[in-house]
Amino acid sequence: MQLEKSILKDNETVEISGSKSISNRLLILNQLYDNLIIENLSTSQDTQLLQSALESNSETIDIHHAGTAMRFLTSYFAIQEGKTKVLTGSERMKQRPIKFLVEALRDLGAEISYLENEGFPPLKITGKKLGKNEVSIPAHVSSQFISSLMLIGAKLENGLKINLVGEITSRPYLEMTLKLLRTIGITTEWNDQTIEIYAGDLSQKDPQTIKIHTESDWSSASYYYSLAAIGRKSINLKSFRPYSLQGDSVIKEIYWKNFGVNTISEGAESKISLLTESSFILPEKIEINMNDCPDIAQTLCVTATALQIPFEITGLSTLKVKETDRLVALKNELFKIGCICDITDDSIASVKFFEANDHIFIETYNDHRMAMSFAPFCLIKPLEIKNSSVVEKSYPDFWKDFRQVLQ
Ligand SMILES: O=C(O)C1=C[C@@H](OP(=O)(O)O)[C@@H](O)[C@H](O)C1
Ligand SMILES: C=C(OP(=O)(O)O)C(=O)O
Repeated sequence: MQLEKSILKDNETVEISGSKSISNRLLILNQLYDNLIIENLSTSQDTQLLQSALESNSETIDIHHAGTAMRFLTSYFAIQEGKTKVLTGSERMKQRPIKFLVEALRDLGAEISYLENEGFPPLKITGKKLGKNEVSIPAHVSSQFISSLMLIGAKLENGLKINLVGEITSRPYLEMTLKLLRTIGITTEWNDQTIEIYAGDLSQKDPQTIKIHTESDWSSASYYYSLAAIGRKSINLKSFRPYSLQGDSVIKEIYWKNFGVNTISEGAESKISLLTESSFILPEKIEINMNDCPDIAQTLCVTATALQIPFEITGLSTLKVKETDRLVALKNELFKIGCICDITDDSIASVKFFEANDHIFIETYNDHRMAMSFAPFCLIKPLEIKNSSVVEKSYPDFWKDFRQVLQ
């Protein structure tokens, strides 16, 4: 995708589809309880893959590179009594960890085996009734493991008590799961390092259907915050609410504090306006821990580089095991747009900015967020984005919407 050097239009409106994370949770819950009408479902490929997987009768399910789908289906299939499934994915998925989830499910009585490498997909899962109701799981590798257990918890005979061991990563995603469970009528408790999901077969107890309007995707919205911050103009986004279940809605605070992008909510249409303060004085340095919102770290790195604000982002240990090693990918590609960075196992910091050359060619490493986070740099210089269709994973309409806000 060739992006000319562009100017941001002022006050253009974009509508992004429903949150991928919320949609994927709701699809699993609806499959378990059959009591939901889901509105504004995400159009992401990950959500479509999960939906097809849930509808499929095939023994082998290929989930490609959809991490939440892989992790959520592992628990879901583990409790489908009498059914055997092979759950596989892309080459990258076969390198993304799943061991702690498999071990937790096995502790509960599940029958799961590895078909290639120990600790990684593909998995062979033979659905069974899980007899136990308490399990411990390390919480620092992926919150998706824990959400996966939480989603099936109320279906176990005696519910599920999950003891979280060690540091908890991506915490807001656990809060999202908890809140959605409560919305559909499941009783939950979270005290310190213990999450309890109480048993309850809602489909028998309360057959009433619940209509849920999925709020739009805040991780996708982050690219418009970046555009507004770099282009110093306003953008409107539809279908967002001031109080969100998504941890990535913290982008509002991050971009207000560091870039003067003010988010104004207009209740009636669930519209938000990103108004950029022209008199805002940019900070001398950005220091932030993004353990709660790892998916918007790439967005922030590119905005800060475009505005040449030194940055130091910590709390990023999970970036190594996402669609690519995002820390390495960021270091390589930020260099091309004029930023030398230092990375560690869980952080990235700018060391020096310099004038990038005029032929910028961004590699995307099969990572949708590499493509989308670097795109706003076209407000500074023209750039070419390799394999631009990777955006489909979370935001298939990205290029159409992105071009709409550019002159
Ligand atoms: O539960 C979810 O919907 C997600 C949790 C996060 O993953 P980790 O918990 O692995 O960091 C996030 O990065 C991912 O995009 C979506
Ligand atoms: C990490 C992501 O997704 P997943 O883990 O679900 O593949 C993401 O969307 O940035």
